[in-house]
Amino acid sequence: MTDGTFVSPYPVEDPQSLAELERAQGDLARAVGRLVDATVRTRQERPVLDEVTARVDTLVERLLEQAQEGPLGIETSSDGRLRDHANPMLGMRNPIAPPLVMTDDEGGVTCTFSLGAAYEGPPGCVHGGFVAAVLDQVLGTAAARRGVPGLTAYLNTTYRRPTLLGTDLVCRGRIDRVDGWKIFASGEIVDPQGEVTAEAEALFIVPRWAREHLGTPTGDAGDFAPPAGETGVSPTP
Ligand SMILES: CCCCCCCCCCCC(=O)SCCNC(=O)CCNC(=O)[C@H](O)C(C)(C)COP(=O)(O)OP(=O)(O)OC[C@H]1O[C@@H](n2cnc3c(N)ncnc32)[C@H](O)[C@@H]1OP(=O)(O)O
Repeated sequence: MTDGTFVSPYPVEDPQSLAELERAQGDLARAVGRLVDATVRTRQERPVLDEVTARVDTLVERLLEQAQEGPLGIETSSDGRLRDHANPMLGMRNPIAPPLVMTDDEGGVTCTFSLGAAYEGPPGCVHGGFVAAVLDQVLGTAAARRGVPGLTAYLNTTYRRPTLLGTDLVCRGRIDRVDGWKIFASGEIVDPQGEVTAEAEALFIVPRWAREHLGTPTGDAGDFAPPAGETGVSPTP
């Protein structure tokens, strides 16, 4: 969804304990992210691969001793803001999240990022699906920063040149136009030479179920006046 753009309507009982848990969850995700990268790149032989596989299987069982049945949805973080920790682009708990870290700028957001071997499409290049996913997330975050958390209705991506793995890339997203619950956004990914590798135009729409639950946007910070009788945002449709 967003990287903490929205204030949660639910109070946090023990923010300090939750912050410590979040730190541990983030550490695990980073460690597993290194495991994913190492799994892709290792040239170890069969005995070592068999040994590591057995150890990973044991660790998986340990984690699943206490695990949620289904997906995480949207949760309240220790800082009292809503986050989707499983988001594959920026989720703190997701090992494959690059992660994308957004900075506000005039009219939108900017994100610097770099993708490694696990994201390879054409040799040495970022897979086109991940290029689109980065644009989707950055443009979607720009829309959310406007105070309106929309779902992608369309994302028209143009691939201008290869987006290289292992390079420092910048993705910018901005709002071009807002029409009621529809937010039109555009953005691009730029390589270290300043060349645009891919660009996109997107429409984000606040879905009907969210319009009812969110109530009325009260400002650009993503604060909402809930409708009468509502206590907050439903985590799932
Ligand atoms: C707490 C929040 C969490 C929010 C959580 C945010 C998570 C963001 C995650 C990153 C982004 C994603 O990956 S999002 C995941 C990928 N996207 C999705 O799964 C979306 C799937 N599609 C949908 O759910 C739906 O089609 C919506 C929400 C896009 C629209 O449905 P709706 O809510 O019923 O809206 P509806 O009344 O039909 O349409 C509203 C207006 O938009 C127009 N419209 C509808 N679709 C289109 C379209 N494709 N192209 C042009 N225009 C369109 C209609 O003509 C209408 O215009 P008018 O008559 O008013 O003029």
